[in-house]
Amino acid sequence: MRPPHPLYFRDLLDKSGQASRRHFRFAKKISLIGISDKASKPEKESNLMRIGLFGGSFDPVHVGHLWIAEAARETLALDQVRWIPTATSPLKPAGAVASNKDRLEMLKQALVDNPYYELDDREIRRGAVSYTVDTVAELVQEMPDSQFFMIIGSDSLASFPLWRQPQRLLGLITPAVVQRGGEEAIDFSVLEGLVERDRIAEIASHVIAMPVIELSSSELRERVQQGRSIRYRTPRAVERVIRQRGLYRSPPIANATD
Ligand SMILES: Nc1ncnc2c1ncn2[C@@H]1O[C@H](COP(=O)(O)OP(=O)(O)OP(=O)(O)O)[C@@H](O)[C@H]1O
Ligand SMILES: O=C(O)c1ccc[n+]([C@@H]2O[C@H](COP(=O)([O-])O)[C@@H](O)[C@H]2O)c1
Repeated sequence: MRPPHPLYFRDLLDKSGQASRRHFRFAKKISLIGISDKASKPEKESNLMRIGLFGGSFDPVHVGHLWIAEAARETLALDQVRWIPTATSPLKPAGAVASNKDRLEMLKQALVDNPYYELDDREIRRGAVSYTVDTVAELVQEMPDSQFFMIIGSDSLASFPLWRQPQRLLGLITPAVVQRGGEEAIDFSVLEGLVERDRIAEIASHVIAMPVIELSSSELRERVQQGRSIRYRTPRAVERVIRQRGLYRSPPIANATD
């Protein structure tokens, strides 16, 4: 029988108001040595909880995002993928088109049936520009028994030197870069000067392979605005939220909030 997922224990303990680190560690141990996933997952090297952080505007979330998260979970043997919608992405200052509330609802609907996925709305609660280093520093402090990976596209890696405090960020988290099939080898030389060669080699060993999915949130927004189909490009439940709330019908007005 498949033992319960570690998060099951955490939720249970949280709900009963009796959460303790010791219990949670014990629960993790049972689950990890519990034999279950060995056939489908790479071996874990330690008992640290492996958490992938996946940030983006998700305006709206689409199947490309879901594919990335699943490929990352499998490749890196993650215990959890934490989806973190931005308030405003630092390099997309125009802001999202849908409101924070609507983007959160779409994500909630998209993630609902996957126990490995967690929706983390801290950047939206914090507001203003969402710098990853602030978010990661917070999480590292909150969850000291975890090892964090930052799931990013190769386009994001290319802009990495422009990010806030990239060196500090690389000391806190390992980027796991998505490589789409057919794409040229990822150029990790952008990290030179920020970290040592050994660390670059380690980061390069965490590449997540996935097929090319020619899809973006911009394309979905454009399709909705033109009255075209978005079926199979996003989960049905997300499509429903878009339709019921009348999202993306009119030309974009930047900086939508709550
Ligand atoms: N089809 C895709 N294949 C691989 N990576 C993707 C794909 N779509 C988005 N990503 C990656 O997912 C992360 C979050 O993306 P984001 O929410 O900004 O979506 P987007 O589709 O790129 O949005 P937009 O079209 O509004 O710029 C980014 O790191 C981005 O590179
Ligand atoms: O911290 C930064 O300076 C920074 C700069 C660019 C992008 N990011 C993060 O990268 C993730 C994807 O960004 P984007 O622009 O594709 O929405 C999202 O979580 C952003 O907060 C972070």
